[in-house]
Amino acid sequence: MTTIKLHNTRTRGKEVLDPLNPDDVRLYLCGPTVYDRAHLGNARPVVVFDVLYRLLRHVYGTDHVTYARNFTDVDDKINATALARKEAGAPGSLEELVQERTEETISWYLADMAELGALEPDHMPRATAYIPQMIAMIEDLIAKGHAYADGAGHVLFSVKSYKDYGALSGRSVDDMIAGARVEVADNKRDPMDFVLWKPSTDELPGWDSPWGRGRPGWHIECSAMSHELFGDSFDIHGGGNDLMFPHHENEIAQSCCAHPEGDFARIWLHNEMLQVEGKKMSKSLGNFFTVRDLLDQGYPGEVIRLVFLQTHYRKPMDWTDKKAKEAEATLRKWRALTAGIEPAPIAAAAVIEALSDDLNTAGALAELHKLSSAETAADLLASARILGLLTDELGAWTQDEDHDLSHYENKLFEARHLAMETKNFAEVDRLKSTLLDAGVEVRMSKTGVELVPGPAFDASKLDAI
Ligand SMILES: Nc1ncnc2c1ncn2[C@@H]1O[C@H](COP(=O)(O)OP(=O)(O)OP(=O)(O)O)[C@@H](O)[C@H]1O
Ligand SMILES: [Zn+2]
Repeated sequence: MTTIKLHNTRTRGKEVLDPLNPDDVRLYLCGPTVYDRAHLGNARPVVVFDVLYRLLRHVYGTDHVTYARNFTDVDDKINATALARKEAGAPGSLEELVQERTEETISWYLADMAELGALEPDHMPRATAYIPQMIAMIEDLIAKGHAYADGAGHVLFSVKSYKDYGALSGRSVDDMIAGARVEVADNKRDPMDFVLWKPSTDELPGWDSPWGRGRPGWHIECSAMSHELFGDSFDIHGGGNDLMFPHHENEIAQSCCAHPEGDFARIWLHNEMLQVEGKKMSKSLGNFFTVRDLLDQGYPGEVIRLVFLQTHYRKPMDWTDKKAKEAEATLRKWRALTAGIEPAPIAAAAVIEALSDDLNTAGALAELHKLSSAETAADLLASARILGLLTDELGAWTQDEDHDLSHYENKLFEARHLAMETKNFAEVDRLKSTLLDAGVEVRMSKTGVELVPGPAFDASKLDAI
């Protein structure tokens, strides 16, 4: 069997994946807080972990991998969108407006990620469906001396009660306090203590609990949901490296204190950030564009996916138009080569080998380039599909290749006809240069004009004509 090696943040080295149960390899990824459209940065972990999911299914069998990715559907940011709608005169209660917002955001998210070729996880737990499990876990943490209620509706986790706190990121508690905005509050015994449960107003979503009507903190959601689905120990936990602290440190503290007999997650995999001019793309910095923006601008989802895969997941990356153009040309070439061809029965060993080495997607793509000839097209197709490329679902964008350019052919033909008489070729030159700029090859002969769209063809640039 193929050996998969992954970089484990917890041990800071590459490790052989040795599943607890090879008949059921379990992978959990922290999903989005559903208050707005996903930006391109949010899509990076989705594509990275989709490749891992596909690789695991290839190695262990389609029915022997379970992938869970949650939706955080209770949060201040979601409440804020509902409050804003209410103030703008929207009908319905605040709770209804919250639900409306989460439902629409989830449907956008699923549609956008499907366009990037991401398979749907086996489980997509919503936090609001696991409140009893969260309450039970919090009660257990209190009983075991790891958490305390403040008497005013809050429950806090006592960080000092867990000696390994900080082990994931390898930092001391003092360093972490210095590096993060840690809220000092009267109800905390220690500034590092974090919220497990907090009160809610009557209008906003809330649930009855031993501490009054309230709602869970963000971190307990993932601990409770992953435990419900996967038990005390599972194989891989993923997320962006912006979640390492505090979110993942807190998840570990909660889960390991509530279930000390288990390991919680064995391998922690973190993707680096998608950046804009050296800074993390993020909603709070406002330096973002959504996946839907790019799709609407005409970038096919498959092109976006290939751009992601060109950079190793542990390296920061930028989105550039140049990368997109190159990815598009590559995919057009590969799609033309593999059109009407059946994939080979198995993917190329070199591609699987690259992916098994800590998801070396760039290495896998280099192998695909080696396979891009007519003789090896069937291997190219089978291998590209392990990366979620050249699938039937993502192929529609190349089928609109039969662009009807006859209108422009006629226009150029007439302009040339006129220019022959007037000896003024300015209009002909203008048309030709616009066409060339749009990636169209111009073939002119005595009998007519033929326009052929090239790999960098960009129909939007023809609007200038
Ligand atoms: N710029 C980025 N590059 C890569 N991954 C990112 C980036 N920004 C967020 N993520 C990841 O996206 C996933 C969803 O995160 P979450 O819903 O917390 O983000 P958000 O609050 O919408 O975004 P932001 O971080 O912009 O406020 C997480 O796994 C997170 O690590
Ligand atoms: Zn999480």
